[in-house]
Amino acid sequence: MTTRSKPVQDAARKAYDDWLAGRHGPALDDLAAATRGGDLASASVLLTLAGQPEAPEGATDAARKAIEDAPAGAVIHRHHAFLLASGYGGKTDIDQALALRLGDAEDGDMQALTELALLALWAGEDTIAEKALIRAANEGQAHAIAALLRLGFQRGHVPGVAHAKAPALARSGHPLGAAFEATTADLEVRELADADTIPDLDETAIAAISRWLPGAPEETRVLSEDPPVARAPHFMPPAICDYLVANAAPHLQPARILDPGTGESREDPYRNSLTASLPDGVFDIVLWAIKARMAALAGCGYEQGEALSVLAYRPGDAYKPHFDYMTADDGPVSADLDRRGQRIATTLIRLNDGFEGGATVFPKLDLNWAGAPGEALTFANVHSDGTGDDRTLHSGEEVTRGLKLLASLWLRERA
Ligand SMILES: O=C(O)CCC(=O)C(=O)O
Ligand SMILES: [Fe+2]
Repeated sequence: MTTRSKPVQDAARKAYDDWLAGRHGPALDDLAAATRGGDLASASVLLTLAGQPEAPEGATDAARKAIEDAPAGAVIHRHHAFLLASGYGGKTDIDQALALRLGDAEDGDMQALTELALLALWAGEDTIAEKALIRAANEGQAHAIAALLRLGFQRGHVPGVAHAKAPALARSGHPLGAAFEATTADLEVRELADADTIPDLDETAIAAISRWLPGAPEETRVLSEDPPVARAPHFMPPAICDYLVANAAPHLQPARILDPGTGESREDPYRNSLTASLPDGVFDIVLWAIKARMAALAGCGYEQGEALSVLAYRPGDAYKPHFDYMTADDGPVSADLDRRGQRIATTLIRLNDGFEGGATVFPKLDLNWAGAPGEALTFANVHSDGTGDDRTLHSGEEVTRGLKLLASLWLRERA
């Protein structure tokens, strides 16, 4: 294995070095060739880089074609379904994305089954979702075990497979595994009632997910009319919050800013949380659905979103009062503003509980948002004429105990 995978890793690394040295076209060509040759590391880097503003025209189309030509396999199909759902490098086709993953699930791909089960859960197909999660958990799928445990904590009982596999989840390196294992012992074991009569996750369930996905109207509560601020109390099931956290965890690093004085990137005293910005190369249909629905809640399309971020605040961490709209600098920020327009809106999702402090506070609006796990907050950052609205000043208050996890999406005027 190691002798075969080493040159493959090297291909992605060499192309990335080329990219950093400004050789964008050749880097993408090499990554596309390696992707067609079946190199999975290159496929992921290709999708991430081809979507960057520095990439030459047509880069995303070329990247999508390379994925389509790559030898079929679990990882390539995971990417491919994301490309279809999001419209990356071509047309959006959500039904084709779902059908691709259903085919994979039927071929025994438990990651694909788990993705569909999580979407079914979100769409309200609870029992079909749970039955599918049990099947995937039986095969050892870590996200499925985690989702069953989360559902179990919510209602006080879990199916036997989730109880039995909680220690294995902790050992697998799943970021929530240790915490889950510690609290699982107290849960009653109860099997899914009448499992035989519950349909398998099939075309019918896929059709239900498809009807729901484009952005069913959310139940929202208006917190401020002008500027518009609203919360959506049951925006996302906690099991999907966990899935986002687990996928973001390997990408967490100290938040950085571009220093306006020196032009260099440095850690930021205004924002000492850890941040994971999810690159296109790690996306699947569940992560796509999270970002698409966060955008929809703000009245925007998926393509208006910047990178979907997960912020992790440890005790002492805070995000000091700031505006999310951007200020021109005659440098890189101005160039970005010319390209995509202003940051018109923000959507946040509370991803966990068990911490103290950490409220999102709008001092000029006398608003203080804590929210339960899965609750979203969305607000406009600009006036109706498109200029920055100073009343949207807000902060993430200091966390005094535990860990605060938050999803954050900034939305632009255009793709
Ligand atoms: O952490 C918070 O509560 C605020 C986060 C925030 O302001 C942002 O992501 O723009
Ligand atoms: Fe903010």
